[in-house]
Amino acid sequence: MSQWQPDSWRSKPIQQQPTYQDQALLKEVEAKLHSYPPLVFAEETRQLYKQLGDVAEGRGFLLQGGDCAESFDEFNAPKIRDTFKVILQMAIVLTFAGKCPVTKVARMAGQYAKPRSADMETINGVSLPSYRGDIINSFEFTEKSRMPDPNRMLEAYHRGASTLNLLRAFAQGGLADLHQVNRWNMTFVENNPLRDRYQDIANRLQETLEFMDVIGINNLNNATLHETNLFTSHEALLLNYEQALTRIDTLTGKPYNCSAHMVWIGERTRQLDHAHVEFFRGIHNPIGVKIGPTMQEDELIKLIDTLNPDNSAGRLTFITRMGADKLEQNLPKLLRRVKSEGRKVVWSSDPMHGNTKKASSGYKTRNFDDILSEIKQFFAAHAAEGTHPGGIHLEMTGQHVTECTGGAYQISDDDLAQAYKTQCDPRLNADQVLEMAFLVADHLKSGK
Ligand SMILES: O=C[C@H](O)[C@H](O)COP(=O)(O)O
Ligand SMILES: C=C(OP(=O)(O)O)C(=O)O
Repeated sequence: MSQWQPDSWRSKPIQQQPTYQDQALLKEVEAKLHSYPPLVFAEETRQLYKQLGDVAEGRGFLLQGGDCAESFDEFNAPKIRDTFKVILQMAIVLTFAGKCPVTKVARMAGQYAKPRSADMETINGVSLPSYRGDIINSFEFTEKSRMPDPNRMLEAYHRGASTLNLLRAFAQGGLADLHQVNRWNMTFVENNPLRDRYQDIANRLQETLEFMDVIGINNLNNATLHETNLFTSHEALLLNYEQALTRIDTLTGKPYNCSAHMVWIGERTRQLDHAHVEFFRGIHNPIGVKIGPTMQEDELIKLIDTLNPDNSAGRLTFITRMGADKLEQNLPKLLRRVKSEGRKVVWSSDPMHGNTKKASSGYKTRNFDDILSEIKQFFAAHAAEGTHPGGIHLEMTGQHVTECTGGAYQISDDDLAQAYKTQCDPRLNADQVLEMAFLVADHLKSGK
């Protein structure tokens, strides 16, 4: 294998990239980004690596979720706060009801680039380049907006930095204190049909905290009770941006992609001899790869050979997104082969991307039951193969959108128009996410 460099991906074939007209401007932006401070510190990514190592060994669960595509327009504190809250709330359900330590990774602070099925979008006979995420072009359907603009990378960097800043403040500045979480949880789920079930967990948590107060554990200024760790992640699709934020860590002398703690390769760009695999093999972050139903056993092993040659637990997460109707046929053989070769990976389920449909009302949607069916089959396949169902990866929001059908509120095709806000794929809303958390917790518990 030839020597890796931060830019060695540039000599490989690459897919799903924008064509920038102004190459001089592109170079200028890349140089500017390269001179900016990193967004995350390599040591933090090593903490996540370690936690994921535990998950790979069967001692934890990965909860990864957030927007399909973060949007420059909907960039505000309440939105960031609500997604933060819903992730924490899910984590509490999974930890208490599922009795399992949970590693929380947000699809936030950089989830700005989208691979698309088609290069062009046609509306009323007019064809323009597809929207590829706010880091590349704008959602508005005009020629000017759809033109890829390198300056948007700088914008994404600054928004990512502000988002991360607020997430860190929430995580360490009191909002994530378990005493607090317990208080805001109840108002947050007030109208949720699962309120009683949630109340039960909240009561148990309250009792535990009171007990710890009585015996003096809470006085020990235990950070576990007052703070949380929330890591960031995104699909590292736009390699110009990712390379510009790749730095040599001063402590270890190794290259880290400091745009996020964890980055993943999408289903459409995971070809073995292409640019994304080349870039990812050299960075030392924990990484993910999306795995769709066409993946074959030999190819998967080659991917592991390239991306995790040392078989280090925590380095590699396979995020399977098969589709509820294809999982049974395609996942078990992959689990079997990886297990038989003793390869250490985290298996996580993305039940969203294989279950996208067009609603009768014309909206792109996903049905709650299909999503749940994929998750159930994921757990069943792992139980049958004796492997660890290590996590879930959801497109979700803390807002009350109507983008996915079904769930306890029975959102129908006709309801979708009420609050359909996503710029790309449909997300589970706050209620649907909580419902999902309880169902996943039941599976986690029964698997013990
Ligand atoms: O999030 C994933 C992809 O970007 C998305 O599913 C692509 O959507 P499209 O098929 O509408 O291009
Ligand atoms: C594009 C995505 O998924 P996939 O690569 O699995 O289609 C995504 O998670 O945003």
